[in-house]
Amino acid sequence: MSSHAEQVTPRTDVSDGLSGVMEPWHQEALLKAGALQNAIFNSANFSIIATDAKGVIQIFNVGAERMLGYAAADVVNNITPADISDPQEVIARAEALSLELDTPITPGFEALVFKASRGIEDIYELTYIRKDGSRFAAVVSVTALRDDQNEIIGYLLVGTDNTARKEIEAEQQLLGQRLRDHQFYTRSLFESNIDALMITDPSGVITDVNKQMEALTGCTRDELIGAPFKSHFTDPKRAEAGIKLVLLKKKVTNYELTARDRGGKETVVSYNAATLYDRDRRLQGVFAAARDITEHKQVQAEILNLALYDSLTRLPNRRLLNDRMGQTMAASQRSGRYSALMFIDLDNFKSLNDTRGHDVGDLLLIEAADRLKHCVREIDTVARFGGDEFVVMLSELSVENSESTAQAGVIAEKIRAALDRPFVLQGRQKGTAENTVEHQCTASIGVALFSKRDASRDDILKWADKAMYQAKEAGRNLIRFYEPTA
Ligand SMILES: Nc1nc2c(ncn2[C@@H]2O[C@H](COP(=O)(O)OP(=O)(O)OP(=O)(O)O)[C@@H](O)[C@H]2O)c(=O)[nH]1
Repeated sequence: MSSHAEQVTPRTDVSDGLSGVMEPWHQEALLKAGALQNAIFNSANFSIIATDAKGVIQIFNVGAERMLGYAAADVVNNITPADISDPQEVIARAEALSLELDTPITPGFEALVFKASRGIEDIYELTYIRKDGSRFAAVVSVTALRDDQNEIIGYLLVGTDNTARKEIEAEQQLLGQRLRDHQFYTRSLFESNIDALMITDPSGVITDVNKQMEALTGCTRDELIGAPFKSHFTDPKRAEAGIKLVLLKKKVTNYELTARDRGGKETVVSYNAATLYDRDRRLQGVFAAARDITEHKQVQAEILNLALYDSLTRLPNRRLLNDRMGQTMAASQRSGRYSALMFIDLDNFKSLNDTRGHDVGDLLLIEAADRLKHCVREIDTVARFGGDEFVVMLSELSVENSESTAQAGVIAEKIRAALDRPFVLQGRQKGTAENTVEHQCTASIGVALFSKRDASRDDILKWADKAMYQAKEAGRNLIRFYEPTA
């Protein structure tokens, strides 16, 4: 070719080399373009695979060689991109596209380029299989290559290695799963707890509950969350004070409250609670666990009842009397008022037991206790001392001895008269039918006045006992006052 001819017929095909006849700027531009094309085709960062219209690989760049482990010579004019793709994915893609586009698509190369062949932009994820059989995730962008008449002459598949992104995704998925597992575990712990659990914000508004808390209040989780904690208890002020105490002390144990469910059923609960913080140690609220102690309370009350009350008459026993005497003596000390202790022993009670039986005797003791209670004020104490002996303690009499003696005398006489009335008892002796027994019973009463700390409890009981014996000796059904000088 002459240099002249080259000058008049400049060529644009970079692959044919540059003509020495071009303008220098034009030559430079073409060189630049050629260098760029080479750089693209030799880039190791993405694979460029160009095929003919049937899918047979025509161009396989350096990136494709590096990513897939094949040399261009291995694949060019030899295989299609479907041969280096995961066959299962190719089948799945063909099925999905067939459904989506409502046309049968062959699970081969067609599945990889069908959309592009219809002019639809197509970027998808695909697993490529390397020459050594190992696999990697790729994102593939497909373009149909057309000639001047717009006829498809091939396809361009540009792929980037998606492994790193996939790994991050897998890691995120694992973290997400771990988080869900942890949340499930925490929830299980919360729900499987035998206590009614609750979390409130610092103002006492419920933010979470477990099933036991729903059962305790008779309200659903949705009803409880957002509601003030205090409104589910018989004493809302005490409930509110409980939350404040936790916030103040960070931890509160055995705080008793009575929950009331929406049906009105009450349950005595004991709360253990502590303040709750987030990861930055910012106060979130209060975590509280309530245990039903209704039964425990009942047992406690029964034990206390057995320990302090007489099982037959339900009157305070000697121990409780002793306690009350201590309180009355302390009150006397403060007020300067007298109190009185009466020792009451039924007269000839043994004969009733012997003639009518022990059960009838019991009935009389119960009735006698009832009559005694009706003779005194609320603040006074009627106790059973044992057998047929009762003790009545009158509190807060006068500050004057004589007036107190008169007041005690009036009550003692009231008691004597009350017990002097005939007892009508519905009795049943062993092996016999129920029968009504009428019994005339009297009592001997000894009275001792006391005030300040001039004597011990035992002393006072002895004084009253002594006076009672004087009444017995004097003929029974009588009242005698203890005379300190006597
Ligand atoms: N039914 C019944 N009898 C009891 C009970 N505890 C004690 N007794 C009986 O009460 C009687 C008490 O008798 P005493 O106070 O000693 O004698 P008494 O017949 O009342 O005669 P005086 O006290 O001297 O007037 C005894 O027979 C005891 O067995 C009880 O819980 N029930």
